[in-house]
Amino acid sequence: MAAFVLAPGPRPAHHVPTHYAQVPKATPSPATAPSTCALRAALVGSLVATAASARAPKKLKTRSARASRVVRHASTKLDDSGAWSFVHLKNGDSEAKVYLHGANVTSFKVGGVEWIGLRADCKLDGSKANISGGLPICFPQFGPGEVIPQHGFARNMDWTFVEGESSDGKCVLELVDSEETKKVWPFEFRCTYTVELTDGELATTMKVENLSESECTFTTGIHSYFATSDIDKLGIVGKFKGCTYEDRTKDPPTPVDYDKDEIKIAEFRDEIYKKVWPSTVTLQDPEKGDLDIISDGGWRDLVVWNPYGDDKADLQNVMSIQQRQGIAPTWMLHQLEALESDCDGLERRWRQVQGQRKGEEHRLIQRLRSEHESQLQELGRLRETIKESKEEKPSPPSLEPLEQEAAELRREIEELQRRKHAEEAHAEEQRLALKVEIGSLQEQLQQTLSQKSVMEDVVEGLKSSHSATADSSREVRELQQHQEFLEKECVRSERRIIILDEKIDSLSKEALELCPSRRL
Ligand SMILES: O=P(O)(O)OC[C@H]1O[C@@H](O)[C@H](O)[C@@H](O)[C@@H]1O
Repeated sequence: MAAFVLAPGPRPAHHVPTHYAQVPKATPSPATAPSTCALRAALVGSLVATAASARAPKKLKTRSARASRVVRHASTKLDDSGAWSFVHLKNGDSEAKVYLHGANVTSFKVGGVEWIGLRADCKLDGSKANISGGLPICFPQFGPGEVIPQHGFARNMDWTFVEGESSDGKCVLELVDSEETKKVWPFEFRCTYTVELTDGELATTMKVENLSESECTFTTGIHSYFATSDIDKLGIVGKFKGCTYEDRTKDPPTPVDYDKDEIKIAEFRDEIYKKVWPSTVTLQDPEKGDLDIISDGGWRDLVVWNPYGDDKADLQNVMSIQQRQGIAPTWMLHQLEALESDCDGLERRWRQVQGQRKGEEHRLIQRLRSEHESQLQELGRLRETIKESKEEKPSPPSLEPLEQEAAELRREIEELQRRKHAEEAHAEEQRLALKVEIGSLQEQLQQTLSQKSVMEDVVEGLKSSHSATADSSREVRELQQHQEFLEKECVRSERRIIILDEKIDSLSKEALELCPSRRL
């Protein structure tokens, strides 16, 4: 693939026009000027548009016809009343508008007939990054990319109106590198876009100068939108037969040889006709007439893009024929070469790894097979063992530990029973002893009570004889003392009986707890 390369260094604008194939580094940079009428497109070259009114002859704008034309009432005026300024060009009954934003030609009218189309989603109030329609300049990249925006940054930027207002119906716009452009494209450059209106013709010339120290590469295109009266009836005629054609709506867009010299649009189209330019392509509009698009330098491929029936783009009567220099930039090529070389390396490595993998797979399979074999053998052995063990009688479990434990328990129970009996016997003994003691005390009490009664009788007798004799008083006192002594004895005995009763009760309870079945 050839690269579109510009050698470094600024070049004077008056250099000879060159078509934009590969430019050797040492050769002077080209500067182009429209050499004929009609649209002339070239990278570092020119694009000249020729319009024909409905009444004009079908094939028009020959070199001689243009040469004989007289320029009348030409003017170049800046209109900066809106959000985006534009230059209004006038020449005879032709007029054009060139917006500084994107250096975009948004209108080319001949005798009031408009040839340039704007999309329905086009905004001219600064609310969109670029103008959807007109003749947008795609630079420094035509297609989508990861760093540079889709169709490049040139259409999103304000260009400088360098030559100012005049009376020649021509304007020159310029775009140079800035911090912003260098963020996505590292080169210093100057783009000069010249738009010249003659009566019935629009010529645009785009020139790119590389101001960098190093070689720069780029791709570019003019994403031209044309207004038609009826897209279904439009004929696009040119030398297409035999060119390589790619339908980009197909995946993959397989290249084929195109077999006609006419293109009709009746459905969504996104297609490339390779190496059509430089040549002339004519739009044949049954109502408006013919428009010759003449590209005599630099541009290479023709792209037809029309989202037929797409309401959003509303391109029913606006179609895009683009001139592009669709060549991969050299840095991309270098990357591709590097990638291809990486690919070769990777393929070699892949084959090597595949070989290793197969060897390892083979070894692994062998190992797994042998492991499988030994596992099967082991399984067989285990099955045999299980079978054999199922056939054997199970040996009775040993009862010895249980028996020992039971004997121990029995001994403990016997000891407890022995102690219990001893306790019961002791309690019984005590109970009997106490019973005896109580009986004895009761007897003593009875005796004491009867003695007391006797003594009371005596006291009574003595009392009655008290007055009889004084001696008897002493006797009475002694008897009284004895009586008091007996009373005290009585009280002590009673207390003792109470204590013994309580003790008996307590022993009876203890005995009952030790032997509940037995009652005292
Ligand atoms: O809306 P944009 O960025 O101006 O692009 C219009 C169209 O331009 C075409 O060239 C592309 O193939 C389309 O994908 C794209 O939608």
